[in-house]
Amino acid sequence: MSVAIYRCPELLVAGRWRAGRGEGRHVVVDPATAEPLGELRLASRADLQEALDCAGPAFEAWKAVPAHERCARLERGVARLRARADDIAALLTAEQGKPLAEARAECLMAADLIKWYAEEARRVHGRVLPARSADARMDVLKVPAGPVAAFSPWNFPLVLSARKIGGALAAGCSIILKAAEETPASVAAMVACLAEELPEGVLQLVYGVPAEVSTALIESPVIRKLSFTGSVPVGRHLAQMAAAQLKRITLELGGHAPVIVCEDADIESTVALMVPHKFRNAGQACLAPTRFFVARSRYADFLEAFQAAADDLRIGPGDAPGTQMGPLAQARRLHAVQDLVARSAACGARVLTRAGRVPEAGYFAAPTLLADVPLDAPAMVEEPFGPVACALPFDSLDEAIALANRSDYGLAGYLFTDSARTIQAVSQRLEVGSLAINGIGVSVPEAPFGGLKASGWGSESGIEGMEAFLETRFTHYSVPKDARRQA
Ligand SMILES: NC(=O)C1=CN([C@@H]2O[C@H](COP(=O)(O)OP(=O)(O)OC[C@H]3O[C@@H](n4cnc5c(N)ncnc54)[C@H](O)[C@@H]3O)[C@@H](O)[C@H]2O)C=CC1
Ligand SMILES: O=Cc1ccc(S(=O)(=O)O)cc1
Repeated sequence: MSVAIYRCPELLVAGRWRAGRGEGRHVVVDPATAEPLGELRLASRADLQEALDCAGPAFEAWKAVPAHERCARLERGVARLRARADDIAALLTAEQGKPLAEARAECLMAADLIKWYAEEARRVHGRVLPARSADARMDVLKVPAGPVAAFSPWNFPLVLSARKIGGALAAGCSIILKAAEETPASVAAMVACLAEELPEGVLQLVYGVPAEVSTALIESPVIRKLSFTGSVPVGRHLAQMAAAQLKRITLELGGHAPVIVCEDADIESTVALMVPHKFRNAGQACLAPTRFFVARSRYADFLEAFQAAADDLRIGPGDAPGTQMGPLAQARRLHAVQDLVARSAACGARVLTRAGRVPEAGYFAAPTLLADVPLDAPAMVEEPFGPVACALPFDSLDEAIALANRSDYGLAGYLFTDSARTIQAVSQRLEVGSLAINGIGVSVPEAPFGGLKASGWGSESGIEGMEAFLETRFTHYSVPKDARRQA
């Protein structure tokens, strides 16, 4: 994208778009060229305090808006988001690097997520329990949790922000979102679509020094609920801060998804599904299929087909026609991926990749398959968060399941087989929050998405995702004697 049409956004605080007043600036870079796109002015402590001062009254006002009206307002915002999908996709590609078609699909997925939450707002309900006496009433109510602080990352800035914004607003909460400084303009454009329909301060957007922002928001008594998507170390740190404040936190911390390819799987169609899914967003996805465990009799065929399909991918700038895989989002990701491959090769992994095929400028890495990867090699243990897949053969289903579960992560998993017995065994024993069988559908708006083990706490999307922004309240109502007499 031309630098001329990219503009770093301002913060949205107390209903006004204005530049951050902090001293810090973040230089936003085009990952396809490594050239700067603009300078983002970061929030000061006073900016954050202003957002916090507004979030409490905004919450009181928003929770009083009937659910049908909340739904209607969100749906109007979603319509605007859909109408602006092309413009927002261009911003996303410029600052994040993913191909335009993926950026547009992400924008529409974000719209779908918010639309689903908006509809769900009308279905939040409590229950009436049988009272223990005739003159009493016992109600269980679902009430919005309060002002939310949410932190979203740079890999899927729209989708991963939409999960938090949609759930919070539909539940009746106000929200202060700190989105990633690396990808600020696409999220600001989405927020602008929604904020037009909302009372002042219900949805606020800040950018800042991440640790300063999270400390200020988490420690403020105004904030009642937290939600974070990002790395395990940062998630652990925020969880500790949340615990000190006794605040609820939802954490989505990534994965290292296993793929079990059984003897009866069709290798051609498995590879046709897995290669685009693996290399979507240059592999920078928490649900990316990464550790391929393949029945030994099919292993050689699998390696050959996977490598051929990966080598065929057209790599280039996200806005170039026909690009199928863009650059990594930052220089630090490129270095991390190169380092992971080198360390894994040093441990004995075979590196299968077509060298010398990526553009020289920018943060491009070639799609890489690591074969025969030793179990203690770094790529088997660490989330690559890049275009790197590992493969290893297995001899029995028990072995495949044990290999798959040999990870601290437990987010998404994939299985390819036609056997009902295998499907049942893997469904019961694979330690993942989301399992796709003969497909890739681990994340849809109406289903919960969340991880086991180090992959996080709680779920986003689905009714479980909505629940995360609600509190449960019990009311035991004894009808006063006077009122009983009047009745
Ligand atoms: N689950 C997911 O979708 C994501 C997972 N990751 C994981 O993190 C790894 C490293 O990515 P980096 O961006 O270099 O990691 P990082 O750990 O520095 O940052 C991850 C995210 O957390 C935010 N962050 C950092 N410190 C924070 C703080 N004190 N308070 C609030 N937010 C804070 C950052 O702005 C970023 O969006 C990736 O390789 C991947 O494994 C990263 C982004 C998204
Ligand atoms: O990185 C996490 C992630 C990425 C993409 C999606 S979705 O497929 O667009 O829903 C979900 C989670």
